[in-house]
Amino acid sequence: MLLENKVMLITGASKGIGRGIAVGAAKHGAKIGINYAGDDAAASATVAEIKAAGGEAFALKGDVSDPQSAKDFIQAGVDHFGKIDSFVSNAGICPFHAFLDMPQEVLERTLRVNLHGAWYMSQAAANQMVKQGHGGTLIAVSSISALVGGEYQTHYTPTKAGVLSLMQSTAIALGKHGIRCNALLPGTILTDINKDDLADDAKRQYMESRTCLGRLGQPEDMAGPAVFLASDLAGYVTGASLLVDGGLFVNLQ
Ligand SMILES: NC(=O)C1=CN([C@@H]2O[C@H](COP(=O)(O)OP(=O)(O)OC[C@H]3O[C@@H](n4cnc5c(N)ncnc54)[C@H](OP(=O)(O)O)[C@@H]3O)[C@@H](O)[C@H]2O)C=CC1
Ligand SMILES: C[C@H](O)[C@@H]1OC(=O)[C@H](O)[C@@H]1O
Repeated sequence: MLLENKVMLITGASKGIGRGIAVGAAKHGAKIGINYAGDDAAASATVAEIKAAGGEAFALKGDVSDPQSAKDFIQAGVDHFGKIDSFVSNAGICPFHAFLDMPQEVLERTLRVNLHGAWYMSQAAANQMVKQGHGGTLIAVSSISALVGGEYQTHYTPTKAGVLSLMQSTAIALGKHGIRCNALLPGTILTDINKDDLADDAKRQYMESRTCLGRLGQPEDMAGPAVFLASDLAGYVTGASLLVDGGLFVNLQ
């Protein structure tokens, strides 16, 4: 149990990677708070799964692009559990679209949710941790897409590079408060965000073949790396990024 007596809040955890991290961290003893945008049933199911396994959890709906949501989520964490030890900024969208005719609203919504949302949430969590006075950890779910591009992701990949950069700069700003800040860089993980894109069998098989391990990731694959970064095992790890991609990035030929 690496996270006993720790409180972890996670954005975008009704499903997908956020849910995988929430359930995995709860198995390691963390008390969990989840944020989500609109899928009440999925959020309730995540909370129920954690409680059924003997853990503690709550869910709060809120749009991460609204700065007030960050304040509300942090306050809810304090109200439920009295403190926050670890904050995972995970919520994100990736509406695949071509570059040349990108609607302005698709671009701006992607920036607001993925980058502004991570920024507001990380700042609110950090302020709470500084107030508590015993350090903490910020983790941002960036992406392999912070390092490489995507033809239909010209609005998305800059947000993932931005989130990686956010963790590097907050590591500097918050080290003096004992707050460690790190980024997780998933490769391709099978979730709703890419269900339509990977419905194309040829594309899915191609993406699988690009990994060294011969398979795409599952949300559960993200739990161990997140638990490690949140735990005292990673006590000297800050400003770092951890690729969790089954060897996709290194596999040039
Ligand atoms: N899947 C992949 O291959 C990869 C994903 N990532 C990143 O991982 C993160 C999670 O993605 P993934 O699990 O795949 O996606 P999913 O679509 O499976 O889950 C997205 C989650 O984010 C929530 N969400 C979406 N918009 C908002 C918002 N405005 N405010 C609050 N919550 C919101 C959703 O809530 P609700 O259910 O209520 O809609 C849901 O809980 C994203 O940041 C993504 O960029 C990075 C690399 C690879
Ligand atoms: C949504 C995509 O399948 C996924 O998102 C990322 O960040 C990865 O790079 C994949 O492209």
